[in-house]
Amino acid sequence: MKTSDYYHIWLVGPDSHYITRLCHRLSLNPDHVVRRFTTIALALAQRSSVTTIPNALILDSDGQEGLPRRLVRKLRERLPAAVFFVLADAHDAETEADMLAQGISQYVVKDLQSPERLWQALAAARQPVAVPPAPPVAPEAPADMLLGQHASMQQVRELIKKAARTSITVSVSGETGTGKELVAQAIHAQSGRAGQPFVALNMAAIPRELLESELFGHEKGAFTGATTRRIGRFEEANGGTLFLDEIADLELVLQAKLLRVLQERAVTRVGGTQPVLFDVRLIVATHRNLAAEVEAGRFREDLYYRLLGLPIELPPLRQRGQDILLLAEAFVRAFSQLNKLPVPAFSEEARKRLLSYAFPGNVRELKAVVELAAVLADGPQIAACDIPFRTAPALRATEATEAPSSTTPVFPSLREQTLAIMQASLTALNGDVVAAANRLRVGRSTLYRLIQSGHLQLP
Ligand SMILES: Nc1ncnc2c1ncn2[C@@H]1O[C@H](COP(=O)(O)OP(=O)(O)OP(=O)(O)O)[C@@H](O)[C@H]1O
Repeated sequence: MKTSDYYHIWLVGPDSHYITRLCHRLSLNPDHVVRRFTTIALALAQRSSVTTIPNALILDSDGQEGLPRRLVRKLRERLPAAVFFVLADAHDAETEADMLAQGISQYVVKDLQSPERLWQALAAARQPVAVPPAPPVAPEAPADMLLGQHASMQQVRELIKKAARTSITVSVSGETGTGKELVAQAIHAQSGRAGQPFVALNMAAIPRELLESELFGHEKGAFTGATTRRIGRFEEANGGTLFLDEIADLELVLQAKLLRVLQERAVTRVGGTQPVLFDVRLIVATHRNLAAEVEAGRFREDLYYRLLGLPIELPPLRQRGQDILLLAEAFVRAFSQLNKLPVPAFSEEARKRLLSYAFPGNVRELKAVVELAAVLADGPQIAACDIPFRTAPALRATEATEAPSSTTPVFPSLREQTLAIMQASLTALNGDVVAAANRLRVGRSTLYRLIQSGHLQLP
């Protein structure tokens, strides 16, 4: 089976239990190649090539900033041949009519049966489709999305530029949420491979028994359930860039296989005998210290040197000085504009509060915190009390510049912080779950589930 014989499905929607379940359900058909994008912008940034044009597109309206018509139209124009489904939390006749007018094939309300309905709708829609060449796409500029004026970020930008000139392997390190994937996207976008696929795979997110076939593909009959041949991510990324996130989580057996694949520049699918040559730029990332992993015997030294290539280290946000404010303002501006709200300013106290916090979740956490602050603010200014850190500033700025060690205070986990943000929102909105879900851009069922399980309380 050639790549074009597979049925390519793009699933666009924020990480949620529903999307994970749907992705799993659709992947059970071995002819399906399902790719996930968390936002429409990322799907649009994926410049199409013959191998990556989807036959079907499923867009979850949850978390898409109110389903901006412009972006939906752009997607529709970009992918005229794709069957296009829009998922919604609840039925809204006006939105449905609007979506259908824009050429959406079906508007599907998410419930327990909807994955099955989608499966059947896809089966019905599925027929050999003549894939037209993709129209030229205005390149997104992820390099511009990498904000920051701190000297360390200027250096990162220089390294991105240098990395983009050749196909050297790049290893990106940095704590969680520091922007490692954004750096990988920027290198891809600035490189000569920009018109080709950018394929990302998180080693920690795939069950270990599936990872080998996910990376290298499998032949028909390779294992129970492998009823047809399926290509892996190396082949999918052919001509483009493969981003392997959390590389330190790769178990030793697969490390050995990856090393061989990189040395031979060819993959052999699971259960296969014929090596398939590939041309891929590899970018790897980890939040761990890979050298220490080698030292501890958990990571192969030979693979470490093979992957090191051009190392790019992203500093934690707490070491980027005034960039915290620059990013906070940019995120609040973008969030307010998307929601058609006046852009609030940060009060002096709010700025101090931001600068004195350690941001264990780095830029990702800052973005979530300031977007919620914009929601909670009364009037044109964000006050210090609108900034919902769960704990008192965990580190003072002076302490925060020290490298984290086993003696640094224990930070609340990202989950704890997410719950804290949800709780603050519920409280501020007097327990109005629907309004809180809309503002937080999470499914209301998520909030109800957390309330039921006692993780969140109604005021
Ligand atoms: N310098 C930056 N400018 C603007 N946005 C940024 C920057 N760095 C990170 N972000 C945003 O922060 C979020 C987290 O970034 P990203 O996913 O690239 O981090 P990561 O280091 O790969 O995270 P993880 O370790 O969890 O995989 C994303 O929404 C990203 O767009």
